[in-house]
Amino acid sequence: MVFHSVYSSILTEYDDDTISWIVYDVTPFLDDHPGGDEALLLATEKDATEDFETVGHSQDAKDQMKDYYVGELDNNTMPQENGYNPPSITASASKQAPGSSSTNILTFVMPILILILAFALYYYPKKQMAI
Ligand code: HEM
Repeated sequence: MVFHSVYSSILTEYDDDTISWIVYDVTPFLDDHPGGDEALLLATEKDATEDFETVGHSQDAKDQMKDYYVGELDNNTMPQENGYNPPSITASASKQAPGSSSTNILTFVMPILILILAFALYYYPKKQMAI
């Protein structure tokens, strides 16, 4: 049995894989839950089965769940989480644009040229004055 939950609702999964989630709204039970409201709230909006099972709830507790039963959700209708898919590089996009390699060289060479020019302009007039 797997718990899942939405806000103060808790969903449990049927053991058989075909059906998906049983939804429980535990909101009215928050104040009365022997384990405290915090335990319930921490079990919402996630798969809470393990939380529920770990406590080792009694059969009474399991029977009590039907009082909070809301309905069922079909897994197939649940939105799927999609991981990030980086855009694939198409053959045309992977081709270098014309002139792009010379642009790369310029990016590297230009600062050096500017530096050499700056030194030249700084030292050349001094050299002239010394003569
Ligand atoms: C509709 C769902 C739930 C129902 C009806 C329910 C019911 C109960 C009941 C009747 C008890 C008293 C002990 C017993 O009879 O087993 C209990 C205890 C407890 N429950 Fe829940 N519970 C629910 C969900 C949860 C969840 C999701 C958690 C998450 C951890 C949780 C944590 C606890 C804890 C910590 C205790 C105290 C155990 C102890 O002190 O021995 N319960 N619950």
